[in-house]
Amino acid sequence: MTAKNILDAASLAKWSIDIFDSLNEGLLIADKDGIVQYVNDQYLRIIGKKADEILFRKLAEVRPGAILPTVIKTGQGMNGVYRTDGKVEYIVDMSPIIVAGEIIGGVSIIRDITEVQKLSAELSRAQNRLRDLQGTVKEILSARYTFDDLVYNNAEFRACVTLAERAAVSDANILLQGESGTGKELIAQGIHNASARKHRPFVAINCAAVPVNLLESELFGYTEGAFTGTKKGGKPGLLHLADGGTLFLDEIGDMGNDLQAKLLRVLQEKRVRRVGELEEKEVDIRIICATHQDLELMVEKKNFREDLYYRINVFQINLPPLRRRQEDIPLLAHHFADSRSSAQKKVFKISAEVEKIFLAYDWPGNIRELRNAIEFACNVVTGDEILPEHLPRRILAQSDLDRFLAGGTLAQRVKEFERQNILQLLRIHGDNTAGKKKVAAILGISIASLYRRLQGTYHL
Ligand SMILES: Nc1ncnc2c1ncn2[C@@H]1O[C@H](COP(=O)(O)OP(=O)(O)OP(=O)(O)O)[C@@H](O)[C@H]1O
Repeated sequence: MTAKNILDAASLAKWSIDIFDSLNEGLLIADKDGIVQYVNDQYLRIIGKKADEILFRKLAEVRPGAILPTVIKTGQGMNGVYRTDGKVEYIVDMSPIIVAGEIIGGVSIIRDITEVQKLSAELSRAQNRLRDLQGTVKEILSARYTFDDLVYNNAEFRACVTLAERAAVSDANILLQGESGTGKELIAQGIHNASARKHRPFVAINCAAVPVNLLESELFGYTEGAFTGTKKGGKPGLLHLADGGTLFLDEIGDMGNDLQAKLLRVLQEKRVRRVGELEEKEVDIRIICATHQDLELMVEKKNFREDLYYRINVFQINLPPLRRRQEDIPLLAHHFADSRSSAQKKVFKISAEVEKIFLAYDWPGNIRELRNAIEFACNVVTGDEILPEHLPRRILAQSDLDRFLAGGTLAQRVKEFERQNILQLLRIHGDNTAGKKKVAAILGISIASLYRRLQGTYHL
């Protein structure tokens, strides 16, 4: 027996009203003339009216713009109609009430979405904030490299690593000097990872890459409205984000004078204040600075603050350029070729000729240039051996120039020129018997003469 059967009509009506009253949605029932016969408390709460302002009145009069009278007239229900009433926003579903094929009224169910809207606005604000933070966090690198990743044999570089290891266990600020691409950031990461701060953030910023007017807000952050164009909720500075960890300030020589003074204050007071904020926050940061410039000279010329120079220069490590690390050139070249081999799942070998060119080259871009040269060659080479012609033009041009300058007498130069021409043709036609025959024919010489010219054993 169902519940329907045990209730009499009066009980059932009462029970229905109790159910309507306890709904979370607002409910309004109108008769076929559009007169409101029932409205629950939720409905009244959502639209902000009292029962006697609505009940037993013509809906079209008390709620101008109401659609329910049309639904009752046409018998066509409507769902998801968006309506606003003052500050309240709600969604309405309307249906005609049809009994025995006849429309006897209509029902309207409303759901307050103001709260939903508020939450969704809140959500989109939070999402924007997250995006901002992600932008900032991009600069936070969990330092990947350790001292074990350094490839070297050179004594001068070894002394630098030893000093870096000592500096790592102290908590002093460090200044790394060296030409671009000599491994300053790698050493900075190594120091961080060998220090007690290794589980805290390693935050890196290149002072030369950020426009001068933005560098302050990147480092110190700002509060919302601190200046025009601030982001909602403001922005934390890298000095806050590096709290407990290491801040790597690359190209410190490019930092403007005003900012140098502010950084000095942070180092002295160990407190940071966001732009536009009154309150200061305590921070605990180790600073590692790097520069390719001669900071001491800059201090002499008054282009860098002397007091800041002494603060950041507790440990000074001067990384040698690659051309002063001759024995490391082949070592690093093979190391980078091996890395490409594992990345491309293909073996790359460096020819003896290329090694010679590398040793003769002066590497103005240092290790970064060497790594790029190997990557370039690995992309160009079709076989597995990297030959001179696979190298970037810049390196080849210098090696050609060196050869030209050291080329000897006219006879020696002519012989070398002939040899290079023959080698080039053999690369094209094949360095085998058939290729040699073809090249000899093209040059109009005998095959024996071709061999002699290749070996340089002939007289001009
Ligand atoms: N000793 C080393 N062993 C292996 N790779 C190295 C070594 N030193 C540097 N590298 C590689 O050389 C490249 C340049 O190094 P890094 O970015 O540390 O130089 P940098 O001196 O900080 O350059 P810049 O001054 O231009 O920022 C990186 O790819 C790094 O991995």
